[in-house]
Amino acid sequence: MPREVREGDIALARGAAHRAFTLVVVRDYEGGRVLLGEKLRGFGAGYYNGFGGKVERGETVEAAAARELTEEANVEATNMTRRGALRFVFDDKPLEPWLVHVFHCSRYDGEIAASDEMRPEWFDLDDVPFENMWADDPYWWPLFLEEKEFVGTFTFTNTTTLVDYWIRETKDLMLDVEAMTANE
Ligand SMILES: Nc1ncnc2c1[nH]c(=O)n2[C@H]1C[C@H](O)[C@@H](COP(=O)(O)OP(=O)(O)OP(=O)(O)O)O1
Repeated sequence: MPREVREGDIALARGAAHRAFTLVVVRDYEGGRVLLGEKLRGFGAGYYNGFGGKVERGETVEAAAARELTEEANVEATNMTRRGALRFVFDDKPLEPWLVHVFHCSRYDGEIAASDEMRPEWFDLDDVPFENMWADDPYWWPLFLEEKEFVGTFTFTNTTTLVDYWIRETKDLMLDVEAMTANE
C-alpha cells in the first residue's frame, strides 16, 4: 500500500532537473465518458492512459500537448486547459524526476483513430480501468473529474511500484509549477 506523506517529504536527487511531459485526457460531457488509450509500445506499454509524451526542445508545453494528442489519437484539440502537474520520482530508471503537465480537452476536430503507439477507447466515468493504469492515477483522477486543479508528487520503485505520494488541489497551478521547478 503506498504511503501518503507530507508535501516536501519526498527528496529529489540534488541538482536533477525535471524532464517535461504532457498528458491529455479527453472528456465527453454529453456521453459521460473519457477517452483513454492503451499504450502499445515504450514506457508504460500495456497501461491505459491519456495521450501525451515528451516536450521537445524549443516547444511550449501547450504545443507539445496538442501535438501528442494528434500524433497518438489523430484529433486536433479545439479547447484544452491545463489542469494539473504531477511529479514522478524514480529510484531506478529514469533517474531524473518527471514533471507531467495534465490537460483536459472536451472539443476536438477530426476522427479518433489508433496510432502505432496508442489504441484509443472510450470508458464510462464509473468504469475507468484503474487496474490497468499507472498506480498514481486513482489519487488524482477524482480531482480531475471534479474539475479541480491539482499538484502532487509520486515516488516509484522498480519503475512501476508506487511507494509514497502527496497530492492536493491548488488554487494557482502555475505558481505551484514554478515552485516545483524553482531550482532548475
Ligand atoms: N505514472 C504515470 N501516471 C500517469 N501518466 C504517466 C505516468 N508515467 C508516464 O510516463 N505517464 C505519461 C506521461 C506521458 O503522457 C506518457 C509517457 O510518454 P512517452 O510515451 O514515453 O513519450 P513519447 O514522447 O510519446 O515517447 P516516444 O514517442 O519517444 O516513444 O505517459
